[in-house]
Amino acid sequence: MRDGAAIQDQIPDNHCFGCGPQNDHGLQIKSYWRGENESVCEFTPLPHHCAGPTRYLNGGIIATVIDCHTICTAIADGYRQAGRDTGTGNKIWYATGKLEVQYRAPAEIDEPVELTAKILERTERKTVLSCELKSAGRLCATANVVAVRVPDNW
Ligand SMILES: CCCCCCCCCCCCCCCC(=O)SCCNC(=O)CCNC(=O)[C@H](O)C(C)(C)COP(=O)(O)OP(=O)(O)OC[C@H]1O[C@@H](n2cnc3c(N)ncnc32)[C@H](O)[C@@H]1OP(=O)(O)O
Repeated sequence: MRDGAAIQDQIPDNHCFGCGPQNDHGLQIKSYWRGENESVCEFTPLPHHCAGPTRYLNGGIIATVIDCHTICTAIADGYRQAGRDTGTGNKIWYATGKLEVQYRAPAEIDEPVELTAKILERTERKTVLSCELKSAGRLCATANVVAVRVPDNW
């Protein structure tokens, strides 16, 4: 179950490698709200996203999709807290201050990965999130992320 349009499709001018619709060479992940403080994302790896063994997903790609899913969630939450639809009015932008990933099991290259992010804490300046990544129903990575609000000129 997921709510509404993809968060990334509502954020303007995003060229990010992991989540920017404007980046033709990027991963172009899509995140969706699921309720008040939770969001979900499904990403299907391509064969060249592999680790050394071709059957497993590269750890940097795992970190990237977690990074982008959680930061886009923080951005959308920033708009929600401001009482605005995502992408409307003055831009709200967060950058990754901290990304701590624990790799618990390998993720299969030929299976979609499912991410669930939860907002744990928010202040004016930062949002703290946790994230789980599963492949074929198995928990493969968990992460803690600090998203820091940055100005337009960051
Ligand atoms: C506007 C135009 C947009 C157009 C386009 C839109 C695109 C929209 C989609 C983008 C989606 C991108 C998704 C991928 C996101 C990236 O990949 S961003 C790139 C990777 N990240 C970086 O390069 C960040 C580099 N670091 C920095 O710029 C600065 O250190 C930071 C992170 C902005 C923090 O700045 P700062 O001045 O140190 O912040 P500061 O006021 O000291 O701290 C604020 C709060 O954050 C906490 N904090 C800061 N750093 C940390 C840390 N490392 N660990 C823990 N807590 C921390 C502080 O403790 C503080 O907490 P409180 O004391 O308030 O409780």
